[in-house]
Amino acid sequence: MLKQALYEMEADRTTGRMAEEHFRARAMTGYTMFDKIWDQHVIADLGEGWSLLHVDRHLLHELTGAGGLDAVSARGLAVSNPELTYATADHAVSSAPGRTAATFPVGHKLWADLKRASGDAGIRFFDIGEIGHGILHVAGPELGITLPGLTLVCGDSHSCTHGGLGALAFGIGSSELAHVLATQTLRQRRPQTMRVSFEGSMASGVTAKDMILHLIARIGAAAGTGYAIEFAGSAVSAMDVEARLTLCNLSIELGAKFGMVAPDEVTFAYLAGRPYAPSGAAMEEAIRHWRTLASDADATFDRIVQIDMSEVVPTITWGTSPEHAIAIDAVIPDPVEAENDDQGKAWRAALDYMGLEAGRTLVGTPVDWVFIGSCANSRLSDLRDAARIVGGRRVAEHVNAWIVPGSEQVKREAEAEGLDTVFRDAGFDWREPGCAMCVAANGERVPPGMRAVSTSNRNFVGRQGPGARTHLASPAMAAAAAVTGVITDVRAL
Ligand SMILES: CC(C)[C@H](C(=O)O)[C@@H](O)C(=O)O
Ligand code: SF4
Repeated sequence: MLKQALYEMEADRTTGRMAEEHFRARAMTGYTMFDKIWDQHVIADLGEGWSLLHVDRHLLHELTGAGGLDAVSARGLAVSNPELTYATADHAVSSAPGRTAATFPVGHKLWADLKRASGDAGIRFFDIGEIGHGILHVAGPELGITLPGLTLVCGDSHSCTHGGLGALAFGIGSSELAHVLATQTLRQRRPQTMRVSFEGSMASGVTAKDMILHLIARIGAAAGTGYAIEFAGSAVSAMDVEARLTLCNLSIELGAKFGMVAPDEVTFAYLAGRPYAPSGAAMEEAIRHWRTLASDADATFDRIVQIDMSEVVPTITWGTSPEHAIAIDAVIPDPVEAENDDQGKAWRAALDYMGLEAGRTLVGTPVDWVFIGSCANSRLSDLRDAARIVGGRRVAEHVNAWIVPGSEQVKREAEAEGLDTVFRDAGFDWREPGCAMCVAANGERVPPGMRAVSTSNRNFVGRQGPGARTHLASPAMAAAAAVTGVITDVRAL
């Protein structure tokens, strides 16, 4: 015990020293975007790399929101800034059309508790069926609650998604959540910085999802631990905001709490007219500030990764970690070729769980389920990508295929374009917004032993239900699997 405690103290000191050295090195060069935003939010320097930060936006969901609010009132405290906090129910709401309290009572209770606790605290709660309801990481950006240069936290690891708009956004735990509610501040340790540049243009069939899966496979699911990642390069500049949100969404699958893209004209155009974004003169002033946030040309990063876009093709996972990703036409790796024993063991276990053999491609593997949804890929552009593949085709006889729009707004916009008809005519289920089968917290599961192609971000053992076998891919690849009934190279359609 003592040894462990001493070890942790030493580790703390080392990281503190590293942070200080980093700070000194940085002082002599330009600033990264991350450092600029961080520094603008420091209320107090707590030493050894720790700071007390101001929190500009706080999002609550029903798994932990009511608990946090109740913890604050139990201590006789009030919510410090209810006007900076927004709540909705996403994880445990049923996605069944015509859902009622009886569809999933456990989720209904969580929804009711959060609604009550938010109301008591004066926090805006976006209720089911109104604009603003949906997966928090879809709704926040689309409402303009998420803005460049702000700190945003949420009791959810995929909060890094919001970095796609240039926010310093990250997931927090339950005790941190209560601290933020009570004080609107948070104690954090400054991470190191990493720049990942994607240079070149996207080849046919390639999306942001393929790029991030490719990156995770290339540098490993732990490579981002302790880092804030800035995604840059010509391929990222050329992306629309929704693709940038997808890219940043999977930062946590690299171990990085933060993923960001510098705000630019594309960002400003996206935000214009959003209900919670500034307007008029305030917007002009905000844009002037946002233009100063990009990393300086001479900024130094602790790690730099370059990806040449010519190496990125449609990508899919074969195993039980997002790093188990391969090019759609590559063969499943053989555990005997693993870098070390641990990796070999992990690969063997993954192949066993997934019911796959090394040495062949995934193409042609029969699938049972297709799930298009989640905060990784459930925005309008994702549904359009999928609809382009689906149009005029039918879902294979043996496949259950679901579309779960990320938010009420996405759902309404998709319906206005007739995308729901494209999907329904093909045999898809057109569902109500929420996390749904991404994490199965609402009881919607891929049955044991069944194989799913999913546009979500995690393929862990049991993630989509006990025994469920998940292949992560882009919406177009998922749509291709739905209509062919097998894992398919989308470029062949
Ligand atoms: C359940 C929730 C808190 C969790 C998270 O933190 O990410 C979930 O959203 C996930 O994707 O695994
Ligand atoms: S959609 Fe999935 S990954 Fe995103 S917040 Fe919900 S459960 Fe987590």
